[in-house]
Amino acid sequence: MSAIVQIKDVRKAYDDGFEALKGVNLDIEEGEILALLGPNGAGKTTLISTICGIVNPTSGSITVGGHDVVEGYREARKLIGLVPQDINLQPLEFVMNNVNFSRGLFGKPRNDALTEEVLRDLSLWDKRNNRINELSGGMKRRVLIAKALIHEPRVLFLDEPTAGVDVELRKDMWAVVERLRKDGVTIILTTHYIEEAEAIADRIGVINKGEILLVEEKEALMQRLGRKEMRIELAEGVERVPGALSGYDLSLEGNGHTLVYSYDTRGERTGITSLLKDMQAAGLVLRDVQTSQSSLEEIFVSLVKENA
Ligand SMILES: Nc1ncnc2c1ncn2[C@@H]1O[C@H](COP(=O)(O)OP(=O)(O)OP(=O)(O)O)[C@@H](O)[C@H]1O
Repeated sequence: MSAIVQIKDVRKAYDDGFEALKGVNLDIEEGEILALLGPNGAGKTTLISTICGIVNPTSGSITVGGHDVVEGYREARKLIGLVPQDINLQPLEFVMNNVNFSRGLFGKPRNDALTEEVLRDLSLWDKRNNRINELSGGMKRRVLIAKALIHEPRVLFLDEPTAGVDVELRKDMWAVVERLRKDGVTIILTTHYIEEAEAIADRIGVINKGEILLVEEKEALMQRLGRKEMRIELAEGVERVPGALSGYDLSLEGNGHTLVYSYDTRGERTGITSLLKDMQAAGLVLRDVQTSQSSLEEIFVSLVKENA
């Protein structure tokens, strides 16, 4: 199967000389859902903008459905739906007109049945005759999604789709994504939320400082990201981890007063129950317990270090 999006050695230097993309290579397969994770300023929006033909790469090439995004802009752009991070809507336009207009931009005739389906899926049908400036922030975001879908794109880009949106919109959005997935639409989303990537992505790409650090099947990556730590404060300190507990991934901190247990949240069992039992049998008395999960930021730091 050939990739629907092919990115070859793409670099982007902005006018001020800042290099936001430093040689990105990436193939995106038709029908897959790829989540791009990266800290602020990593280059996610720049990468999406180059694929969508909004920003021209300084060098390298990108094709979508075999069309070069610069030379064959119109053909490539027809295949793409983009839900941008910023809300850029005409305040006085009516919702339905505005959505239909977006379809017209791609030379496609109006399709009332599709418009109704898209607006209903996004809970916007009741608002179809309202002006944009009469909508809440979340509803405006829904309109952006409707506008991106109305010309039936084969590749959909969602740039931080759920940053600051409520639970309802999040649920609606996942339902829409699920339906699009069934229709074979390729979806690329950027996000800061691991749970979001975990919920829907097939593959995860990590980008940092303009470079793709890795692209990996979600399952494999989540095994690594899913680690959690339990810190067990002991009533009385110990000099070393007792031999009876050597089967656990334990380390000792705080002058022997804190046992740190690392475990995999995705494993069938965390091992916590048996650890606590074995601790008791070994005569250890606990005073307090805390758990924490490595944040995405921490994961990036470790990935960046690994790649250094
Ligand atoms: N028009 C521009 N001119 C100069 N520099 C820019 C421009 N647009 C973006 N940049 C810089 O390029 C880098 C990447 O920005 P980009 O918006 O692609 O990051 P991002 O990964 O999407 O970040 P965020 O998660 O904060 O949205 C940043 O350092 C940013 O300041």
